[in-house]
Amino acid sequence: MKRFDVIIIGSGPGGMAAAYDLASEGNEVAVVEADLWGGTCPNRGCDPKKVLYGVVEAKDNLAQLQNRGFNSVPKINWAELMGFKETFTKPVPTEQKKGLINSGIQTITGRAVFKDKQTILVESTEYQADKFILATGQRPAILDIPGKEYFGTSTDFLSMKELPAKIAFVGGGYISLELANIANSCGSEVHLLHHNQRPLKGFDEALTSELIGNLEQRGIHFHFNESAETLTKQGRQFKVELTNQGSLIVDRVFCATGRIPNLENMGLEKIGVEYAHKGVNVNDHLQTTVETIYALGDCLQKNEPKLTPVSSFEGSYLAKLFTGSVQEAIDYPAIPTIIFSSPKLAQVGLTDDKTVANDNYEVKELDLSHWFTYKHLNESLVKAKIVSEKATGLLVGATVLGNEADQLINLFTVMINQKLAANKVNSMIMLYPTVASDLSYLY
Ligand SMILES: Cc1cc2nc3c(=O)[nH]c(=O)nc-3n(C[C@H](O)[C@H](O)[C@H](O)COP(=O)(O)OP(=O)(O)OC[C@H]3O[C@@H](n4cnc5c(N)ncnc54)[C@H](O)[C@@H]3O)c2cc1C
Ligand SMILES: NC(=O)c1ccc[n+]([C@@H]2O[C@H](COP(=O)([O-])OP(=O)(O)OC[C@H]3O[C@@H](n4cnc5c(N)ncnc54)[C@H](O)[C@@H]3O)[C@@H](O)[C@H]2O)c1
Repeated sequence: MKRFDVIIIGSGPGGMAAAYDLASEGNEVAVVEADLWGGTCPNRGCDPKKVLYGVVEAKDNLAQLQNRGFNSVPKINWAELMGFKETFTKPVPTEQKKGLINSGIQTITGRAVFKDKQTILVESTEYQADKFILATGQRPAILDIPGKEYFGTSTDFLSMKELPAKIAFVGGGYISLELANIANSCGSEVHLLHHNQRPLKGFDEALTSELIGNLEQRGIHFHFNESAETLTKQGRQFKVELTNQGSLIVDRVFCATGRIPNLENMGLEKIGVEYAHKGVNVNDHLQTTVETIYALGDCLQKNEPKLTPVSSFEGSYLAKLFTGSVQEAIDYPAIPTIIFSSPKLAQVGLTDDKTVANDNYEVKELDLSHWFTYKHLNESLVKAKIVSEKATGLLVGATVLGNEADQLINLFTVMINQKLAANKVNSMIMLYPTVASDLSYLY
């Protein structure tokens, strides 16, 4: 039986980062994958979503410039758009697997189950390693209600051949907001059910309300304090009985009420790896309750957001830890997050209510819609909330709502992580007129 230095279970962005970094340091590495090589992000997550969103963004930009150079808003052709998306997703599994093989990493296809602390079984073949990394990611959680078999998931949405005329999304998080916006922009009637009045809980409440207001104006129907009680099939459509009042008849219903870590039926209990509903328990070195088994990415129980760059960061950290170039606990920088909607909502750093209410911090609320950067594109909804520390003047957090929120928040992320004071930023010459040339006026 072949014994490896490290076996990584899961080939998503986290597992891949660890595998490449460990192999480049001369380790014997194997990666096990049960489904599509490359994991969630490039196959059924960030990348296909961003291809669809790219077309929505282009349409939004044209719509803003009506009678300012454009006289009509083009319609999105869903079938063509899905064809374009497939040019990205189709080659992913083959290319991702080939990349590993070309780097001398052994690829093992199948589902890994632990036999003992040193051995996994994949389709009845045994493999051993000195260390293991669990990088198994998450899958969509499906509400346990009568008719739950009729729910579609984000994976189904991202591979729909035809765009349904009428869609309901259950849940008010990242996935529902982003996919509802895409469907609405492509021409569907969209309903979104959220079980309380506070969707996107981790984002600034006032700017989230502004976003919801804008999406409502664009035609998305929000049903707050509502969820799905039962689903029944009615011919080719579905009836969604709402928990409080009434029902909806729609062509597709998608459940996006959160995601569950892939940890069950892997023999983890038997070997002493502890995990809970939200993920596997690890210490500040990403070590599980079994000394030689580590974990990373979306399958962790953690406070950091479950995102692609966070998984990759953890994969690279583990490679450094295993090769001895780092001994310290993992130290996360400020992590930016974004909703790719119309417009974008993004944030980084300290933006919570407690910080905002704390006298040590200054909070600036800005309406940027009249600034040249946005006005020349006739963008009407651009707002920012910027938090700085009074004593040092350093930026500590920011939320931005607007089409350029991604660019601005990335710049703020650099400033926060590098502790760049305003005078340092002002001492640089930036391209004008761009988002970056506004920096010195923002705080
Ligand atoms: C619709 C959608 C949109 C998203 N958009 C963004 C975005 O815009 N930006 C962003 O940063 N993040 C986004 N995310 C989140 C991002 O995709 C994840 O954070 C990221 O993929 C996590 O990487 P990972 O390596 O931890 O796990 P994953 O990418 O989920 O990979 C885990 C892999 O492990 C495999 N596996 C599981 N169990 C076993 C087993 N027992 N044996 C062998 N293999 C196994 C799985 O098949 C899977 O391939 C999105 C997610 C979704 C669903
Ligand atoms: N742009 C991005 O970075 C991006 C995009 C998509 C997904 N993701 C990742 O995927 C994860 C999962 O996304 P998600 O949207 O499924 O989960 P989520 O946790 O972000 O949101 C789920 C929402 O559903 C609500 N909900 C729970 N039960 C409900 C019920 N019975 N009825 C109605 N609403 C209910 C929750 O209150 C919550 O607001 C994200 O947390 C993120 O890690 C990231």
